[in-house]
Amino acid sequence: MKFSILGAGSWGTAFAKLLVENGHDVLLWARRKEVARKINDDHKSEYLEGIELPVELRATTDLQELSRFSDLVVIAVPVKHVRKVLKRLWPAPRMVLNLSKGIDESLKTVSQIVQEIWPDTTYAVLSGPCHAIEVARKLPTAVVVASRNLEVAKTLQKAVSNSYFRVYLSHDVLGVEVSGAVKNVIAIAAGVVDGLGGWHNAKASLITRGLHEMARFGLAFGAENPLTFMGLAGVGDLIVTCNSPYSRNRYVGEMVAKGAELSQVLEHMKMVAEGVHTVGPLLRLARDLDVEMPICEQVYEILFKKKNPASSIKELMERPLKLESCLTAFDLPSSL
Ligand SMILES: NC(=O)C1=CN([C@@H]2O[C@H](COP(=O)(O)OP(=O)(O)OC[C@H]3O[C@@H](n4cnc5c(N)ncnc54)[C@H](O)[C@@H]3O)[C@@H](O)[C@H]2O)C=CC1
Ligand SMILES: O=C(CO)COP(=O)(O)O
Repeated sequence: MKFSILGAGSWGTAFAKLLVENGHDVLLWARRKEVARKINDDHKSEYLEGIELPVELRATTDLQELSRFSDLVVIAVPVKHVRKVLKRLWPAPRMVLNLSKGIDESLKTVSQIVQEIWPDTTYAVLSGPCHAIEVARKLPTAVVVASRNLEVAKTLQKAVSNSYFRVYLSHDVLGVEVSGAVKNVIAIAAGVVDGLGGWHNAKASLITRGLHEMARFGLAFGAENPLTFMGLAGVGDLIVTCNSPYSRNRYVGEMVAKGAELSQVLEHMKMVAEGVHTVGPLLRLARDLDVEMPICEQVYEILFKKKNPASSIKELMERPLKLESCLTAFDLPSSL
């Protein structure tokens, strides 16, 4: 198969490498000339240290060349730039496979942005615990591909899977997208706990209660299946992002809790921390849908209102006591 990949950051490049290793023809779009040159001439990327890229992998900075190359477009740019980049692509591709995780300022996930711009394009999303550097090192990884069109999802599953990358199928596009968006915000909260002192009990509780927030929001937003949140895109990605040393979202939380200014942390990071951009739109949606997201609220306060992180943890601990029930369908009667 032929794949046109938008975004030569860490994940777009690692995914391109995997596809070439699986025998596909791949063209990668980089925003910066130097990034494309390094891929084409040196077979290296500044985003994937120590990784040798396949000589067959080619990069371009020309979006029209990318459009002509294949009608199957992979999205791997930060979500806040997706709409603007897609609007520069012509003609509309036949199929999109999205790798990006977040909600943009128009309060939309990537499937909703694609649907708005290209209503006739078939959409699939790939998500799960998949730090780019580990995939580039060919370390065992399992993810899920979701599409409303299961035949398309099956074709992609076959094309992308290999001995170190195992792909499961799902029909629940919004459930998978919400999982990826919310886990980045919860990972910032987990980083805050790391920055305050690495409290293990607190972090496990945040991850678990964060999963509840993800599921509550996701079902109100239109996810099809509560079990999506118990899968690779949900709890799987939450575990890796909240705990791994590679997570940029976790890192932002840790630095801010240690007293750094958010603007300075972001300035010194070469890569994107999507949770920072998702938390505002996510909370606006949650308010519209009347869904409580206390952990995400505290992340917003810490990042954008300079709230003391220790006060945030205290406030979460002092919320009214209640049942642990998670999803409306499984709630006990309110009399209990
Ligand atoms: N890196 C990872 O391990 C994983 C990343 N993702 C998701 O993939 C998406 C892309 O992230 P990364 O590859 O990590 O990015 P990155 O942070 O490694 O690189 C930044 C990318 O964004 C592009 N970019 C920056 N400003 C832009 C603009 N104004 N217009 C267009 N493109 C611009 C850069 O050219 C580069 O391709 C994100 O949504 C992320 O959450 C998903 C799974 C794993
Ligand atoms: O989505 C990811 C791993 O699955 C990457 O997480 P970070 O963006 O926090 O590094």
